[in-house]
Amino acid sequence: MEQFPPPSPSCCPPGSRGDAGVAAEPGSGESQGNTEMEKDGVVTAEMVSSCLSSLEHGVTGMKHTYHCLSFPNRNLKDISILCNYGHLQKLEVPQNEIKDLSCVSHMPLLVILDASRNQISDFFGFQPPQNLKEVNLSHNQMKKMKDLSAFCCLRKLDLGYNGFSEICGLKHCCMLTHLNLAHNKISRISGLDTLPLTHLFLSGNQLKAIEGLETLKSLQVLDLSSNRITSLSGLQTLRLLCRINLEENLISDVQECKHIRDHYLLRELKLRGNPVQEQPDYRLEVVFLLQHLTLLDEDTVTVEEKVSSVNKYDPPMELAAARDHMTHLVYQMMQPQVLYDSTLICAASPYPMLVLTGPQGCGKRELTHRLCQDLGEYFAYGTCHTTRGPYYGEEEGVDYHFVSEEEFQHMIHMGKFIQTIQYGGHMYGLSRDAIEDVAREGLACCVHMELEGVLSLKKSCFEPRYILLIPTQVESYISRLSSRGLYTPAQMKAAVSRIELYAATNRQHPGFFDCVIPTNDLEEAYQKLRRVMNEYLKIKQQEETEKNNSTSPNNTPSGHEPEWNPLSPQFRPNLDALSREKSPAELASISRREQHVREAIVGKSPGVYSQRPPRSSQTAPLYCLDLIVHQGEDVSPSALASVSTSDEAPASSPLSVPSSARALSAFVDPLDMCVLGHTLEVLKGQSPEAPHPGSDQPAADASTSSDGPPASKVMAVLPPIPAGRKTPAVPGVAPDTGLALQ
Ligand SMILES: Nc1ncnc2c1ncn2[C@@H]1O[C@H](COP(=O)(O)OP(=O)(O)OP(=O)(O)O)[C@@H](O)[C@H]1O
Repeated sequence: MEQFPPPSPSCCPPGSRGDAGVAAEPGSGESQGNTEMEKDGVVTAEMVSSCLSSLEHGVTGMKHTYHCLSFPNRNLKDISILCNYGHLQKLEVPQNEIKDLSCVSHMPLLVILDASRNQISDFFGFQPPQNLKEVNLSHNQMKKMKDLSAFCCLRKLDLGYNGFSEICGLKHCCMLTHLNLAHNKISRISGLDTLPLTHLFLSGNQLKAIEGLETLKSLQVLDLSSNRITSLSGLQTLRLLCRINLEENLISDVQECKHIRDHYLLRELKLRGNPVQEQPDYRLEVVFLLQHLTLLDEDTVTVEEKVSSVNKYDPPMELAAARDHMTHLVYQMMQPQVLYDSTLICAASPYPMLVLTGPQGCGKRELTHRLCQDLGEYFAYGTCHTTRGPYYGEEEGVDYHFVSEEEFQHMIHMGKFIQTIQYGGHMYGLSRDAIEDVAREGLACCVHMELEGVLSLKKSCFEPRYILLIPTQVESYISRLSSRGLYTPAQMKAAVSRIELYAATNRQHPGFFDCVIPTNDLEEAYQKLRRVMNEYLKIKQQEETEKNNSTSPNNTPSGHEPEWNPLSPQFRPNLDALSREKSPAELASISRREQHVREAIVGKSPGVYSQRPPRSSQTAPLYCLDLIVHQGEDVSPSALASVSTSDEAPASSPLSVPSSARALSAFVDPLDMCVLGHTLEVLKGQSPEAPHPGSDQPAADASTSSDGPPASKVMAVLPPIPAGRKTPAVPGVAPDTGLALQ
């Protein structure tokens, strides 16, 4: 922190003095005569002549005069002789015993005055030299400030270490940029609002609040250390601040930094000695709130710290999705029966799903329900869980499963979820059971969700079709939101701002959504959605075939409609069209990986855990865990430890995950890695013969009983998935916002 410079011992440059007859340096004490004279503290003409320097042209230009006089640390008491030196421009008499500065009244040309560390009690007790710019009166005995309007050229004023209890009299110092009032008895900041201050020092006073600074728009350096300040409120408007010292105060909440969050020039902040420092993650939180800092508490803020803090407190969507996926994957691994009992795992045929996504209230929920009703032969609504309370008219199990925060957490720990998000302060999650319920009926699951949910789901083994429903006319979207009467203006604003998020995702990631449908008119949107579904499911052709069949005399007897059964071989391929195309190599790879998982789950091949594939030191935890699951990597506790420690390497990009442990810890309820390690050890230690915990059958039976997944007995009811074809988006759907359609 920049300080006012301490009083210099001497301002006379050696050898600068014009009069070579006086040999002794000022203040050296070498001259016995001088020492004698200084005993009674009265300055004499001889002393003055020995301490003059800077011989320059006088004001008139007719003669030369000395401009500088310096008497530091000479026990001087009486400097009244200086009345005769009216040409002086710089007077330095620090560290003496001077009480009276009235001689300064006779120095009309004086520009710099240093009378620090004396015994002066009379505040500016002299007539104002017109050009006086810098005054240092620190370490004196002044108690009361008075009007300095006559000192209008003052630029730097140091009044530190006095006894002032109130700031006043500076109103007309319209050039004052540096003011030091540190170590006084000031309890309230006042009287500064008209000043063009750039540097203000008020440490060591009795301040409790930051006030009266709002108008100091030029302030760059502020020292408020050693006071009793509890809040940073009052600094919001000081956007040019680049250094703030708030050490030794009473700030206890990191969130106080929000008051200086938009100070883009802020580089240095000192908060040592405040209660806030004791908070865990204090530094990371401050770094997150003040991303422009380069020095916090005198320690350099590293790029790694900045990345970690963002990943922790506002992770990019991709990272949050990766973290979400990893969390559920790990919890599922701790509950192997979840996978074992699943009807959904199948190497060659991913379970068909449809996801409608878009900003809140865009109509996706209505469309999801309607589609499931109209195409009930194909789809059923996948009911998510939420911790928010039901709106009027919502029914348990129909729109959501409404659960408490604790229940939701419990479900996470039990590995129940495929994905979860936090939205609007509530948790939402799609459980494996919700999908299973639909799958057991032989139907495809249709769900609606926000973009973050899509990102997480895309990392899972599910491969739904994603339809983006997007409002392109903001006014009509807002009026639809407000007509619901459910949202606050802030919530509506947030929802509206997310339109661009969806649009940008669509623009920047071609193919991310399978289709985009504008939802300004819900009926129109639904018709488009139906057309897309008809195309995906080849319903038209089928209806025509049916029609032909019914009219053909060679076919079904008239009046006898063929029974509609989506699971019958006749209809299966239609539902399968929802799934994506896979190359034979991909299918073989999936099959291999799932075989490992199956074997691992039933304890058949512990060996697969022991082969650790090479991994870069910067591998993100998500990737590691993907390997664990898909390639049968070693997941012993030590391996997990290595996952978290290897991440300590500097993150390569802002999207990198610095630490898996940290990544998990930021989740709502962190996963206990020890528990995980233990569970996996148990799994690893199971002999191939040992019965699987979730099964009555011997594991050997289970592993040899089929080449299919553990639940392949149930899979029979699911339609096989042929090599599907990605159906292009509805042609002509071109939202007004310029969304790129695929
Ligand atoms: N499992 C999930 N994953 C991700 N997003 C979800 C999930 N379940 C619900 N959502 C989404 O969370 C948002 C908030 O849901 P909520 O039901 O509270 O909103 P809403 O006001 O009724 O709006 P909407 O009509 O879009 O559902 C919605 O956009 C919804 O689609």
